[in-house]
Amino acid sequence: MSETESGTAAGEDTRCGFVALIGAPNAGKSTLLNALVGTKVTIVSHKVQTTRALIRGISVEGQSQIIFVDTPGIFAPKRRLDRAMVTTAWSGAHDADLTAVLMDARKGLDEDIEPILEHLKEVRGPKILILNKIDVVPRDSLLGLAKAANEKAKFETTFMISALKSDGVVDLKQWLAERMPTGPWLYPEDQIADAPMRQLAAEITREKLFERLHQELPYHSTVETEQWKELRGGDVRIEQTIYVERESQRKIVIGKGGQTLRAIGEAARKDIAEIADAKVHLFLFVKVREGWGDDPERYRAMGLEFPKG
Ligand SMILES: Nc1nc2c(ncn2[C@@H]2O[C@H](COP(=O)(O)OP(=O)(O)OP(=O)(O)O)[C@@H](O)[C@H]2O)c(=O)[nH]1
Repeated sequence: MSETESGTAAGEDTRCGFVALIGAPNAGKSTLLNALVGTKVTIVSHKVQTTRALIRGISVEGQSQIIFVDTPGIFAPKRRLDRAMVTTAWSGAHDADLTAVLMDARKGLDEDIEPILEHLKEVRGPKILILNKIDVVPRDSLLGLAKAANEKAKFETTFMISALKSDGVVDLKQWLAERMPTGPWLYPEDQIADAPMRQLAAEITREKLFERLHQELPYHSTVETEQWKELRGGDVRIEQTIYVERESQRKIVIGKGGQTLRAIGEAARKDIAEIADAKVHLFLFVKVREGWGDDPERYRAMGLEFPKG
C-alpha cells in the first residue's frame, strides 16, 4: 500500500498542503519548526542536493495536516553544480500551496534577505512574511521593518513572532491550518514523526542510484521508503523500493549477480547511518511500475515537482 492510499480517511473535512519555509541561514527555521511540529525536527543533510523540496516536519492542527518543506540550495551556492541547482531549489516554493518567508527581525533587510525577496516576485501563489526574534527587537522598529519588506514583495499578511519563546506561533499555526486546501492527509499519523527521515533516506538512495546509472535510467525512476523501523538496541531497519518503468531497467539496477544493487545499497546505507546516527540495516527492492511517470499524485506525495512535457 502506498503512502497516499494509506493516508488517513478522517472524513470529508480534512485539509492537507505544503508550506515552503524560506529563510536566510540562522533566521530561525529549525527553531520555528520545532515549535510548530512539537517534536525535535530531524536535521536535513545538505549533502543531498538533488532534492527539490525536503520535508522538514509535519504539523497537525485540528483536521489540517501542514507539511513544511525546505528548499536546500537556495543560498550561497559555491560550486557551479550548486549554482545550477538554485533554480531547481526554488521550484519547491513554486509548487507549494503557500510560501512563508522567515526573516530575522534583528538583522533587518540585509544582503541575505534581499535576494530572497527579489526572487519571490516570480513565485506564484500566496506568500506570507514572518518576522522572527521579536523578543530581542524594540517593538517600535517592527512596523517599519514590516512595511519595508512588504514594499519589496507582495505578502498576504505579516506575522510577528518569537520562535524561541513560542510567542505568536499558535496563531501562525492556526492561520496556516485554515489555509491548506481541502483533501485527504498525505501522511498517516504514525508516519508523521519520521516522514522527513523516510524522505531523506529515499533521496540518498536515489542519489546513489543516479551516481551509478544516470546514463541508463530515466530521470523519474524513483525510490520510496516503505519501512523505517527502530529496533530494540537502537538499530534502524529500513526497507526501500526502487521503482523503474521497464523490466530491462530493473535488470540494470540489479546488475550482474546483484552487484550493482549491492553497491548502491552499501553507499546509501553509509550515508543514511550518518544522518540517522544509528546502525542501519537497509533492504532494497526493485520493482517495475508501469506508467508511474505519468501520475502527478505520486510526485506531489513526495513533495516533488511533476515534470511537465
Ligand atoms: N532571540 C531569539 N533567538 C532565536 C529565535 N529563533 C531562533 N533564534 C536563535 O537563532 C539561531 C539560529 O536559529 P536556527 O533555528 O538554528 O536557525 P535556522 O534558520 O534553522 O538556521 P539554518 O539551519 O542554518 O538555516 C539560534 O541560536 C536560535 O536560538 C527567536 O525567536 N528569538
